[in-house]
Amino acid sequence: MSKNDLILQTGVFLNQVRENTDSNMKCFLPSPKDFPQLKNDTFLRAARGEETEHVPVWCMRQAGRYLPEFRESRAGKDFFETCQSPEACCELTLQPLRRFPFDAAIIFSDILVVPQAMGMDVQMVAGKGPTFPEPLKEPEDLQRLQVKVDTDKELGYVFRAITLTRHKIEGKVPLIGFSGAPWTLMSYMIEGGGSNTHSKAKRWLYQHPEASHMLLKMLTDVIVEYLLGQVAAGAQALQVFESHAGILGPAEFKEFSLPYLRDIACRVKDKLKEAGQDVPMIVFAKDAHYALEELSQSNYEVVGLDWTIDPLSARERTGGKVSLQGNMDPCALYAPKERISDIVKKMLEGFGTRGYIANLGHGVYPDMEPENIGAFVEAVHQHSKQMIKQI
Ligand SMILES: Cc1c2[nH]c(c1CCC(=O)O)Cc1[nH]c(c(CCC(=O)O)c1C)Cc1[nH]c(c(CCC(=O)O)c1C)Cc1[nH]c(c(CCC(=O)O)c1C)C2
Repeated sequence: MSKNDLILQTGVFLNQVRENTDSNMKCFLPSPKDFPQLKNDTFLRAARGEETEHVPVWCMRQAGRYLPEFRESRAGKDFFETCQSPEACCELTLQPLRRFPFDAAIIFSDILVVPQAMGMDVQMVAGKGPTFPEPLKEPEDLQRLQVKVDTDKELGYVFRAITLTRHKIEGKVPLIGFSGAPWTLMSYMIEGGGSNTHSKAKRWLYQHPEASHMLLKMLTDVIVEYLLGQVAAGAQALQVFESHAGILGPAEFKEFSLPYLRDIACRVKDKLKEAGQDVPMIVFAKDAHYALEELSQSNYEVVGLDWTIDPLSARERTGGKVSLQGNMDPCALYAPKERISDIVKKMLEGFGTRGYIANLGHGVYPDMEPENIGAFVEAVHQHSKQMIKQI
């Protein structure tokens, strides 16, 4: 063997050692204790309706394709493999914080990891979005699902991502954990992906109400364990996404969504109370303005709002029972910066500065200018500081 061959082989060997060490990295990941002290708790105080020096702000999908560094990190990598890497999730969660003074971070993951944990195959297809090759078609298909999910085993990668990120965030801002709500997850599991009408999933509600409740209950049980696992791992707040609330009417929402949203909050809170923990919970039921009163009495500290609700009437209808989060139309981020500032000012005047967390009414879109997200954050901070000083 020549000297060059030997050097080459040694190099290959060392790379293999490094790769093996990386794949065993979870052994070296930090544990969920001794977290750095929280320096900015504005978001948590606002969630609890306490006084703050400025209105806290974060954006749904703040870690996303609108950031060139996000596109670079994700390039060529499978979406769900990325979700399964604590290091990758941590990096993607921290990216927006390096650019903007957000008051909270949300762990990079996806709501569809829960159906995966229950035994369903979900793939992220480029240009199409999440796809279930074998969606649920008839009630008998429920037998394919895992009823009792060991969340530590099936979703431990999310918990490890949360623990790592909570350490790496260095107490800058709180870290939000999340889950999809039962109805939204059920609709994906039956539709097999995104849909305009959600008619396949809604057919179940009208043709198979009992099986629908059975599935919603199964999902609720997993979600409760999953959210508790996220808190044990280091999540400091929790958001439940009922993104498909708007395709239900008020009666169907009351029967197939609201009871499960309530059950999740009650069971998570009861368990946390036993452990002496108090973690604010946010419910975001998109387009469910018809259910605002009920949502404000469903045991969540914060109700997230989409942009179809007027801030002042949202305050009136929720009667000061909860903090509110939202709700600038994401498309307002296409406006020039001065206009964004004016829109933010009006929004703050409508909501008031107490018990309020500024956010968009839904996620940031991939074609939005990072600079305009910066302008949104700055406008919230600047205007709210002035308003609070004048009180
Ligand atoms: C950035 C991203 C995510 N998911 C998807 C993407 C884009 C794809 C990519 O980057 O490759 C695919 C991805 N995942 C999903 C979709 C929507 C598909 C559809 O119904 O059309 C897409 C494109 C499903 C999903 N996934 C999520 C929801 C609820 C929020 C909402 O209403 O948008 C939903 C509905 C939650 C979610 N998803 C994600 C986060 C964490 C990042 C952050 O918010 O900063 C969160 C909280 C991350």
